[in-house]
Amino acid sequence: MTARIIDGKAFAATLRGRVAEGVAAFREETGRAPGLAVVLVGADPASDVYVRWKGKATLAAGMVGTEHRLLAETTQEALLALVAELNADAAVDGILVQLPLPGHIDSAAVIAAIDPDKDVDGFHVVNAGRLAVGADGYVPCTPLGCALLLEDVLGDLSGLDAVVIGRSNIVGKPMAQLLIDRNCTVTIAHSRTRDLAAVVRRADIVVAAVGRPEMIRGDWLKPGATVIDVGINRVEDAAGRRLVGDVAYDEALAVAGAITPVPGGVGPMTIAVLLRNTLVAAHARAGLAKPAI
Ligand SMILES: Nc1nc2c(c(=O)[nH]1)N[C@@H](CN(C=O)c1ccc(C(=O)N[C@@H](CCC(=O)O)C(=O)O)cc1)CN2
Ligand SMILES: [Mg+2]
Repeated sequence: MTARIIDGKAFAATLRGRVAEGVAAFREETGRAPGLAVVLVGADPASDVYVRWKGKATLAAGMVGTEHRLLAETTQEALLALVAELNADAAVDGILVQLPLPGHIDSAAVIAAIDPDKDVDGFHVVNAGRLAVGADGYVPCTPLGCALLLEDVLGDLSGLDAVVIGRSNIVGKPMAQLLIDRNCTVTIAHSRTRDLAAVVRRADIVVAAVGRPEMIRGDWLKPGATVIDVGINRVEDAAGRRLVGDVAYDEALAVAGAITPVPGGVGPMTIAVLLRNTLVAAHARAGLAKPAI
């Protein structure tokens, strides 16, 4: 068996196109474009790339994007002051503070300062709570992107066994919640899980978000399983410098039914969903019905 390769890049392009149509309709209705403010502290090279991609995607969708680039030495107080300014700015519908932040800044305090109704990353505890109780709110972009890919591949997920490997607030926990909401039977595995291979082998759906290069081996998978690889790990070995996921891709290809590649799988969905969340925020702030997107 050779797994179907899930083309996240193409799916994300389609989603960005739908958002652009939604933005055009929003502009027509309100006379203004949705606004997204992106804040980057420091010069981490990967974060710099992601922020540039977000800026480009925002403009391509017809939104207004503003970038706030602060020095790595910026104090928490100064960052909180900027967040307060953006909270109060009527032209800003969505606010995003790129993570990770430098070590001297308390990320939780910064996220807590963002107006939950502008929190298009879905990281604020209010939005985490809304997701936990099934209320309308903003869902973190990466897990929502994974859920959209899973529904595209499998249709109805009801009754399927899913394993999420990783329990972060940003991916693992919200991912599990989204799968529960879709009637999956969900196991959250983590670094203390005993016999992870046996746990993974039971799963129809495997979402790997551990941040360990190629940790999930092909022979751990149930034949035909759908594998969503959230990992983006930069490695250097005999094959040179390359990007690999948390799943041993070549091994998994021979066993899985479908799998996301790295790059070109989950990553592009993160930015497409961010645009979608921003459009939703703009509608809510303008008192309009939620767009069907
Ligand atoms: N405030 C946030 N910070 C971070 C988030 C986030 O959603 N909000 N997620 C990640 C970084 N990220 C977006 O911010 C992101 C990561 C990866 C990709 C992506 O498309 N990756 C490519 C490969 C890119 C490469 O070569 O490095 C892929 O997988 O195809 C997009 C966005 C952490 N911080
Ligand atoms: Mg910190």
